Amino acid sequence: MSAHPGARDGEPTDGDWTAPRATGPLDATVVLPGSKSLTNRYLVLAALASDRSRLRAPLRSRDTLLMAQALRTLGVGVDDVPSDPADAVGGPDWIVSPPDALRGDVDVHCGLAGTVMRFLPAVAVLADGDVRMDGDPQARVRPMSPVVDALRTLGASIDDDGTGCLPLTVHGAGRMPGGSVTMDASASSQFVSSLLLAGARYEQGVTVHHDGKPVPSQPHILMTVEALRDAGAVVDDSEPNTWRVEPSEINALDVSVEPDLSNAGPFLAAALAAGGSVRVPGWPQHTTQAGDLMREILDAMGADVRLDRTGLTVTGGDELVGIDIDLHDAAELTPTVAALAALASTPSWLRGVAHIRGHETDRLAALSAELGRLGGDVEETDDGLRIRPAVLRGGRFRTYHDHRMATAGAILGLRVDGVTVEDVGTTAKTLPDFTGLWQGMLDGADPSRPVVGRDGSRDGSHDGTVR
Ligand SMILES: O=C(O)C1=C[C@@H](OP(=O)(O)O)[C@@H](O)[C@H](O)C1
Ligand SMILES: C=C(OP(=O)(O)O)C(=O)O
Repeated sequence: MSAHPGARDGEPTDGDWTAPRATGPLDATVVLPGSKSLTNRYLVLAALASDRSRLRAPLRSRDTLLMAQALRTLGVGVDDVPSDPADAVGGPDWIVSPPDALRGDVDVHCGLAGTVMRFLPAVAVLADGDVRMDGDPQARVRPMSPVVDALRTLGASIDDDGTGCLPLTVHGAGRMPGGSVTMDASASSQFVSSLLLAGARYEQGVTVHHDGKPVPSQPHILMTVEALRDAGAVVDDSEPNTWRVEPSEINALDVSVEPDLSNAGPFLAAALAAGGSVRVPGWPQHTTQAGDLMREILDAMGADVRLDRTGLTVTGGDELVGIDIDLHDAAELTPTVAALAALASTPSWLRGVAHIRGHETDRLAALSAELGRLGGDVEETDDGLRIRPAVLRGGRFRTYHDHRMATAGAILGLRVDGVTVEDVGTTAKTLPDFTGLWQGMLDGADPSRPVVGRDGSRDGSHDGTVR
């Protein structure tokens, strides 16, 4: 990593990273740590369970360590124990020991983690006293009010500063009536997941009705429902936009966390950007992770994609073409797909993701600005991006505290000289040692063979239409 202390805004600063160019087609196997979304769901359910749980190969990254620490603050035991060798990817397992009662009069730090700031208020209402929640400065603008208002309707007392965002204080009463609530979850599926995850522990359970524009990232709600069912909860999701969790105990879990498929995205995209093959072992045959959509996306953009019992292999060829896709269900993939689209030889249209303006940063504005800074031809629409072929140049790719902006910059750097990624350490939000894994992937490149589109040029042969 190159450091340039003392530089001004727009100049390289400490934490900048020169994204490595691919020196030839890739030939790499990348072992990805566990899923953020699964790890944080299992942690919450285990904290509310009737007995000790074991999480095998959990993700240890900023978002999940914040969740673990928040739960410890509430009196939950989250302890390392040696893992089975077969599960060793994430280091030791976690044993989660729920307390008799969740502790109040505590402070919880959410960082910039949507899963922590949205899931924990629904747990905190069960604590014996106040739970004060805050996060990074950027977290204070992420939408929260639908979940806060819903919890109030269900019987909770919560103070916020009137903005409907962090910071807030949940006045835990040691119990929660629960019942039925209508909310607008069009800004985040996490609002629904939050209420469902804790709802079995509410006296009347919980019924959530969504009323508003379509709920984004729906696979994440199915992930919540499946995790609840794995823990013995009774969930009815048979009606569109309505979810019911019956009041019940939550059973202890013994679960292996799948690899994070959204974090796999940039590595798989690298095979298409640089040519050659990237394998991700342990890719699940059945999953609720939205990142599984990468298989379809990479295939449509020109890759050969093969899933078998050993994992997923993506092979890039001569072709990297644009894509026309509604990413509403897999919104967190947008930065990865946008980076590939900027390298493609035909135009792309990414749509249906207006709500990602409320992710770690306004991702549509950030992608448009940063791809544009490198010479990309990008048009920001209300709910997406139109990206047309252009010759890219090097420059500083700003990341806005957004891990997926940083990994998008890394993809571009494979094919474009002189791309510097600002604050690459932000990738630790969901992926420890991103730069080490990335370099490891590139070390398998074959320098005797050319990288696809090595000079960063475009063939100019597209007809201007979006596929
Ligand atoms: O519940 C979860 O684990 C997540 C839900 C999604 O949030 P949105 O519904 O806000 O997109 C996703 O983008 C985020 O990365 C993780
Ligand atoms: C949107 C994301 O995160 P969060 O869980 O903080 O919402 C993401 O990881 O892309």
